[in-house]
Amino acid sequence: MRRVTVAGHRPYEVVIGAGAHAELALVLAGTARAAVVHARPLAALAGAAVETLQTAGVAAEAVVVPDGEAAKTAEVAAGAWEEFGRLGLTRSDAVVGVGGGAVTDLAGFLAATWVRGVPVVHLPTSLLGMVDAAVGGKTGINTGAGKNLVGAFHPPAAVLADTDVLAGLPDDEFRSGLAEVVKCGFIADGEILDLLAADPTGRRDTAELIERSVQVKAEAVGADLHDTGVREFLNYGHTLAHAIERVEDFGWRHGEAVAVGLVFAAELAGQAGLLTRAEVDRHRDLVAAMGLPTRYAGDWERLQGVMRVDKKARGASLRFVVLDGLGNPTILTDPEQAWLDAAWAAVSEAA
Ligand SMILES: NC(=O)c1ccc[n+]([C@@H]2O[C@H](COP(=O)([O-])OP(=O)(O)OC[C@H]3O[C@@H](n4cnc5c(N)ncnc54)[C@H](O)[C@@H]3O)[C@@H](O)[C@H]2O)c1
Ligand SMILES: O=C(O)C(=O)C[C@@H](O)[C@H](O)[C@H](O)COP(=O)(O)O
Ligand SMILES: [Zn+2]
Repeated sequence: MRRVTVAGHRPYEVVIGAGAHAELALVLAGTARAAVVHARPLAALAGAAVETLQTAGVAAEAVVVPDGEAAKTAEVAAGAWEEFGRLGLTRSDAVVGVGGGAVTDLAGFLAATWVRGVPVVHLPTSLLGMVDAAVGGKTGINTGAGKNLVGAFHPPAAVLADTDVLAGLPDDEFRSGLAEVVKCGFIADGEILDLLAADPTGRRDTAELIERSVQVKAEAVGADLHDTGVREFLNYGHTLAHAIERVEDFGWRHGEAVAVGLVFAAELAGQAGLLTRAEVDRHRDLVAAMGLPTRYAGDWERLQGVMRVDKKARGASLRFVVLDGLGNPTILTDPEQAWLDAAWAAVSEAA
């Protein structure tokens, strides 16, 4: 089993490997009650978690929520809070999130808000959840104005990333997770880029790619849980990505939107003279080789408006994470309009 520790007020482990779910009973030993939040497609896995906990003496019950991005709404959260009340969940109890990033984002938010905070353990079932969403304590739901605009920082007590579960994950969802993996490669770990260049499917080195990505995330989160410094670099590619997701009514996969956002951010850095043409092309070529989108056609005026409600925005300023050379992220505030337009042209033409 591979283990990465995330530092902080209450440090926790991300356990990565085949059979990692077996550690659930150990992690929640002594807990009286647990609400296992999941969506229908992961019912069998969630059922197994409930059974494991019950066998260990924890009164566990499933709480079913909608699948995917439809889970991340105020209405769904309100319904789950009612369920928690019915179960009599108290501060010494726990929430378990079983599913992709959308369900663990919601489960984390429920745990952060119920009685002002109960522990949460995540069992991520998608690649994206394992490398990113379940780690780091960002929880939240969407609003009409944009992505993840309501939420709380609520680090999990543990994350069990069982790689056996990935066998059931559809290929396009696996690829979506690879976008966050390659993001980690560009901002901090060149070995990830080499591994993906050697096998753009990510299937040969999956466990190593997960461990390396979690390590990149753990370092940023351990130093800056509340997203006021180095953690912002994990948002590489996300300013445009979140706007695409909003404009597409959350119908695009997160990782696919991030893939386009990475190429856009690289083009922007190229315009600013921070990346060479070869480095910009390396972004596009690798993202394309992985089978992820590098282009997006849309309403540029509308996207720019939505980008202004990004959480990195400050007042009227637009802020982007860009690279000043591979592996060296920085913040670019209010880039010249001509640079933005040129970067947009590069991702939108012939889309
Ligand atoms: N909190 C964070 O730090 C953070 C980081 C990155 C992304 N996110 C969020 O994560 C979400 C995206 O997560 P995602 O890519 O996992 O998408 P998702 O949660 O929407 O899951 C995608 C689909 O895959 C299915 N699925 C998941 N695991 C499966 C499995 N093992 N077998 C079969 N089907 C499976 C789900 O049921 C769903 O239909 C977005 O909402 C994004 O904003 C959060
Ligand atoms: O954990 C972080 O910090 C990230 O930025 C990771 C992102 O991949 C993730 O999509 C996150 O949810 C985005 O955060 P947000 O604050 O921009 O909503
Ligand atoms: Zn992301």
